[in-house]
Amino acid sequence: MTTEIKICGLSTAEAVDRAAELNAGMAGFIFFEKSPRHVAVDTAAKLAERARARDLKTVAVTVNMDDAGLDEIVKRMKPDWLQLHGGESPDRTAELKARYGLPVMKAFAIREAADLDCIGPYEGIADRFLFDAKPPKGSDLPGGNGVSFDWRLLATLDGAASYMLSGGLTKDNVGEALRISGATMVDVSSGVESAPGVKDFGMMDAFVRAVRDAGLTARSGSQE
Ligand SMILES: O=C(O)c1ccccc1N[C@@H]1O[C@H](COP(=O)(O)O)[C@@H](O)[C@H]1O
Repeated sequence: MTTEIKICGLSTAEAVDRAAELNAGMAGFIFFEKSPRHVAVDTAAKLAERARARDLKTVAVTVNMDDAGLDEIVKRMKPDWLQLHGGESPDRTAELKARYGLPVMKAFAIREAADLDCIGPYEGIADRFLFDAKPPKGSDLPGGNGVSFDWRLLATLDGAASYMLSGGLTKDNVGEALRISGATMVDVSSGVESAPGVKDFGMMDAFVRAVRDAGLTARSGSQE
């Protein structure tokens, strides 16, 4: 099985093209003004059209956004997925799924085992979970902080949960993260950047190669 990869925080046509050439699978666009990756809706609409034409699924990443903001994003960008990266409740998540008819990925900040208990009320509502690390003290960002958590915590999930692993992933640690967690989908943002908000194509290439290599190792390992 090929590990699904989401490259998040894309903001240029060239980065979208590179993600597509690498068969990343998913492209994420950030709507959070304090983020160095924030894109205006107009820009996101153009980039998403380009991504769709290159067979990438597009993800609108939002944080506790109101209906007016979401209406505009959904109407103009036409994302394939909505990522809710704030404190959206199960009711709000269900309401947004019904309002837009889109699959929803709900993000959770993880530091310890008890943090995983939060997913229970979202089961049957969120189409996918996304596990990120808790932001460091003083950070303005709920995600995109380049911080990882203890991947062993995910090994306790029963396998039924569909989730993406994120938080501080890089070419150097993603193989180990996949092996330890058992994740089948990964999400990267700052780990493929040369400076906040600036995607580095060499780092994107190396990250995707590391994910694919980890898959090959796992498969050859299982035949032994
Ligand atoms: O990337 C951002 O700036 C961002 C802002 C607001 C909400 C989410 C954001 N990014 C998400 O953070 C994780 C992990 O990022 P990183 O690889 O540790 O830098 C990822 O899911 C992004 O979608």
